[in-house]
Amino acid sequence: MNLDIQTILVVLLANVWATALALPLLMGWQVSSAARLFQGSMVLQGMSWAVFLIAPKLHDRALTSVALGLLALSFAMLWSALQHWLGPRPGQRLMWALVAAIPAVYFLTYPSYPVRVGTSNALYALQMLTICVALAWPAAHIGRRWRGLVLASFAALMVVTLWRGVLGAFFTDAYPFYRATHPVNVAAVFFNHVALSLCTLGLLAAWREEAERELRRQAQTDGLTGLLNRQAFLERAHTLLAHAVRYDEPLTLLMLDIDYFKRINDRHGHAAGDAALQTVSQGLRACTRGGDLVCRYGGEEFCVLMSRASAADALRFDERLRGWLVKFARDTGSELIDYSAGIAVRQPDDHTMDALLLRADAALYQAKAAGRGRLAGNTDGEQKELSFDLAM
Ligand SMILES: Nc1nc2c(ncn2[C@@H]2O[C@H](COP(=O)(O)OP(=O)(O)OP(=O)(O)O)[C@@H](O)[C@H]2O)c(=O)[nH]1
Repeated sequence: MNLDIQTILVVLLANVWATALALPLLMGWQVSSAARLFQGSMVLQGMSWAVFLIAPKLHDRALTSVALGLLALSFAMLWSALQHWLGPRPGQRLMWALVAAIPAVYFLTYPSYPVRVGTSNALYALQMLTICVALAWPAAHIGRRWRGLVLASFAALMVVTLWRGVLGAFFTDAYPFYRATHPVNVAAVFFNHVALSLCTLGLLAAWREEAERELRRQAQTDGLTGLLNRQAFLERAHTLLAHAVRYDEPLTLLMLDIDYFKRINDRHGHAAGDAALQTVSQGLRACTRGGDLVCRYGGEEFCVLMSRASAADALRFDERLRGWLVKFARDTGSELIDYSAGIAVRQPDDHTMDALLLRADAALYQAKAAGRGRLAGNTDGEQKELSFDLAM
């Protein structure tokens, strides 16, 4: 194949820059950290190819070292984007050490062609391997397809890069220069073009998947407190109830409502009211066990559904939460937030959440009517003022 490598490199440069500029236009400026790292890595790659092309005409040793450093940094940014999308990946120190080592080693070994070509390509291949490992490392239910696409691109690039390094280090006569029309150079620019397109497609899919996850999260949570919203709570609560019925396990619902909340708003403003809601949700998070469902049911009302929990467990939870709020008020010097609560324990004929919610709501009303700042509930289907025996 008679290909003019210089021309293909210029086309690659145009392609990288077109992609780097198109990404923010397409994705917008308000994007997640991962998406921003992905966009940044493309810009760095464009800068690196531009410096590569002008290096021989100016100061080859220094400028090529800079170009190599920029490319290594662009790979490290891409790797960081993967961390954001997929969770912690192995090789963080290695990745950043390579960003420093690649240009430094190239600059220092510049006088020896076999050493500089061999080492720099070997170190790049190591960077690409780290990216491949990051993509292959388990990440539950996250984009198998786009990960496969990007992994295949980087694996191909890694093979070509290693091939180049081995030729440069051990078969120097057979490998003149990265701009020479040599099969390994043709393969390198070919794979760079293909990898650029496939990686861009793959990483756009990663970004879209992230946006979908975020939308799902927003649809399920309350914006102010970060707790589940009522709808998401009810959906999950039905599953917990069905499980409790199936295995005949205890299940207890606690509904709580902040006392005199309107007064907080009226006296200290809406922002203070919002802060009180956030404090209560913080306390709820701190005092519940893993597996319990906590939600902002509406306004200043919250629900906690405790699986495998009896009325006595709910009572202990209520004590923990009240203690937490007292400590919070003491530590921060703020006004104590008090609440009333009603509980309902699952009865054998409770097959939907409606019955439990009705009973917890009635008990909450009872607690308010009895003077607030207390817990009320029923354990046997009959409404009565709560006087739990902790030993039951
Ligand atoms: N700051 C703030 N206030 C809210 C929010 N949602 C509801 N509210 C206010 O909460 C107040 C609830 O008032 P009430 O239902 O009278 O309840 P309360 O003052 O706690 O009285 P009791 O429940 O009887 O003790 C209303 O003033 C609502 O405007 C919110 O997200 N933020």
